[in-house]
Amino acid sequence: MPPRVLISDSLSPAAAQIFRLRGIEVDCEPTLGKDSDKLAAAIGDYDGLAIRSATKVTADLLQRASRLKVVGRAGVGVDNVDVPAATARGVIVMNTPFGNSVTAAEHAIALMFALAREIPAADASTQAGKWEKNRFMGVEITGKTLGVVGCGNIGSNVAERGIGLKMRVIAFDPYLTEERARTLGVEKVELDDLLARADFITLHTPLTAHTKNILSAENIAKTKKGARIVNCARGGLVDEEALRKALDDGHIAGAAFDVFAKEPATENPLFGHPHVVCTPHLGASTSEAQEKVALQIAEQMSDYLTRGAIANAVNFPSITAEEAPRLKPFIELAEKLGLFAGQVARAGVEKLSVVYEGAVTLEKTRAMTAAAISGLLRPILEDINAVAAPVVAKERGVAVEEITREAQGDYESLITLNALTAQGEIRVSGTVFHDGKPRIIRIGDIGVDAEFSPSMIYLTNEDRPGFIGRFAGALGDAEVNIATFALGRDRPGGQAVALVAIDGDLPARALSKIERLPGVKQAVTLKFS
Ligand SMILES: NC(=O)c1ccc[n+]([C@@H]2O[C@H](COP(=O)([O-])OP(=O)(O)OC[C@H]3O[C@@H](n4cnc5c(N)ncnc54)[C@H](O)[C@@H]3O)[C@@H](O)[C@H]2O)c1
Ligand SMILES: O=C(O)CC[C@@H](O)C(=O)O
Repeated sequence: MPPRVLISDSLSPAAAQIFRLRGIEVDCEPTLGKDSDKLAAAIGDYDGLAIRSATKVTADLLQRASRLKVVGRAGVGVDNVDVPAATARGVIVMNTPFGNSVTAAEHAIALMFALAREIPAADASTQAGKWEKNRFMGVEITGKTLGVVGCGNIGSNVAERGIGLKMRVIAFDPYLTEERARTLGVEKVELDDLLARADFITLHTPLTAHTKNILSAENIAKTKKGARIVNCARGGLVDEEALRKALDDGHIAGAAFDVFAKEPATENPLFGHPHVVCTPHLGASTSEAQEKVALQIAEQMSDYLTRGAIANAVNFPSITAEEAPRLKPFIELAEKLGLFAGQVARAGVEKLSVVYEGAVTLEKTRAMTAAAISGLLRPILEDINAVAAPVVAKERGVAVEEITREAQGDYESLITLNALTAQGEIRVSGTVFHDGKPRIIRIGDIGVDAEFSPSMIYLTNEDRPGFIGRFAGALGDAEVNIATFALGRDRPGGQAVALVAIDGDLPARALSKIERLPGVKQAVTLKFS
């Protein structure tokens, strides 16, 4: 059955076209995102959900989304998606971080000009038949200081345009390196310095716990008298009540807002002030940007749904379409080693170390570690997948560490899992041969060579003559057919392990009979499907 995608917001038709070209069934319901009940009733039929900002992907919605694998946001901000809830359910959330950056930067610049020359008010007055030439006295922006708060994709586009307009550009962004600042031609400053010096302040950060009300009453009071403020990033970055007061007092000369603390903004403290310019969240609204983000999100979602490639996910490492086939067998290996450890463990795992050796260290080890954790937890949490696994492990107090080192043995690539439990350590290693099939090659210190089969028995026993005959007899009595048999031991007469692939399931009675065979220390049935 081909994957199915729902487009629940108004996206360029380019998106649906791409989905269809990529063999994906697509339903376009551009207003469904605004009706949470109808959306909740429909979402169970879809593998992918493509949205803009009207659809709210809440934990409740996700609970109804039993098939959902990916939410694609045609835009930057994913604040309308409950990302932790999506992650906990194993749903990838991806966005298009660059598709609308130029368009949003142009809107910020347009708002700055609108403020500097009072264009909206002058337009309204002129079209009302008044010729109020003396009412509107603007300011030049040339030679003025532009303070950019948040110098990422959009902020740096704004900075470059500000420099092009002969402004002096200063930027506050704790993550902006001095080198990047130099390349851009901006001066990196602290926030207080920016507030004190900027004639125009333009905000370009996401809304986070650190940036909420970054322009608080206190910080607005630190701005230069006569400063003008542009917010084309997110509502909530500015204390709107405090800004209104500063506008009324004349401390702030003007404000241009595209985004508001509450959207849709039908009323707002800033509305009605003569020096306020507002647009209804139009920062990304150009035909070019909408075409780009729709194309990009449809490509990214299709790549994930059809090839397992992950780009621009906010809750999982990226895996390119080229990497995906190379990584796939190692992800499968890591997951199966995790499944082995999870099924063999007799007590809860407290710590998992995943050790990568050789060529595999050059691949996306985080994705493999996530798969290993998901395998480890699957015996107790059936539905878990690699997206949710790292978070679930953290919640359950399982410490996870990842170690990479050069190849130390005969294998080009080796993955070893050490799972520490209150009852000891389970150590298992595996590799992928050129046939692309993952296999176990060591358990503890004992070498074996076994492919994974859907149904297996893992035995640890004393290496004694006659044991294998008795074991095979027990299986024969239960009418269980052996498919393959892999043996290993530390020394003659020492500790031995066996990994036995069988056809079908091992009845419980046969397992207890095997457990009672002389010399058996542990017998565990394993599932690897
Ligand atoms: N109005 C619109 O329609 C529209 C369109 C596109 C994007 N946006 C919004 O614009 C904002 C910026 O988008 P972007 O693509 O440039 O994102 P980005 O991730 O490329 O850049 C954000 C920058 O903010 C910086 N930052 C983070 N925390 C900070 C802090 N506490 N103080 C200062 N800087 C901080 C980051 O280091 C980063 O450089 C986002 O909120 C996005 O949702 C709005
Ligand atoms: O989709 C939109 O119109 C707004 C998008 C914008 O807020 C974003 O974060 O990309």
